[in-house]
Amino acid sequence: MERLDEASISARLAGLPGWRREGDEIRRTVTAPDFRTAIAIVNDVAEQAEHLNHHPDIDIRWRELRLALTTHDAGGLTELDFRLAGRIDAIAADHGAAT
Ligand SMILES: C[C@H](O)[C@H](O)[C@H]1CNC2=NC(N)=NC(=O)C2=N1
Repeated sequence: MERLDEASISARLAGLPGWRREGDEIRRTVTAPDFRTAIAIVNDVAEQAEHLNHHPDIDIRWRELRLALTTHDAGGLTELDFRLAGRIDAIAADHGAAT
């Protein structure tokens, strides 16, 4: 998996309004209705991460999840980060979470 160039990163970010760029990462905060739901989201994200063999950093703060994606193997952002970001958005929406 190759690093994306700046134009590709910008184009993909434009399609993911909940996510922001921080250096070599993209980040999103997900606010779940409650703690149990936050953990259910983490479990669903874990399933997708295993499918893609691509794993987010997740910081759990009560019902708020801070997720960060990058591809260490490539030294930057790749298509996989954006694919996983899209799946995380779908999971969060399924669980009634807010940005
Ligand atoms: C060997 C295995 O493919 C790598 O360790 C994978 C696993 N999951 C990963 N996840 C993420 N987010 N970045 C990586 O570079 C990465 N590398």
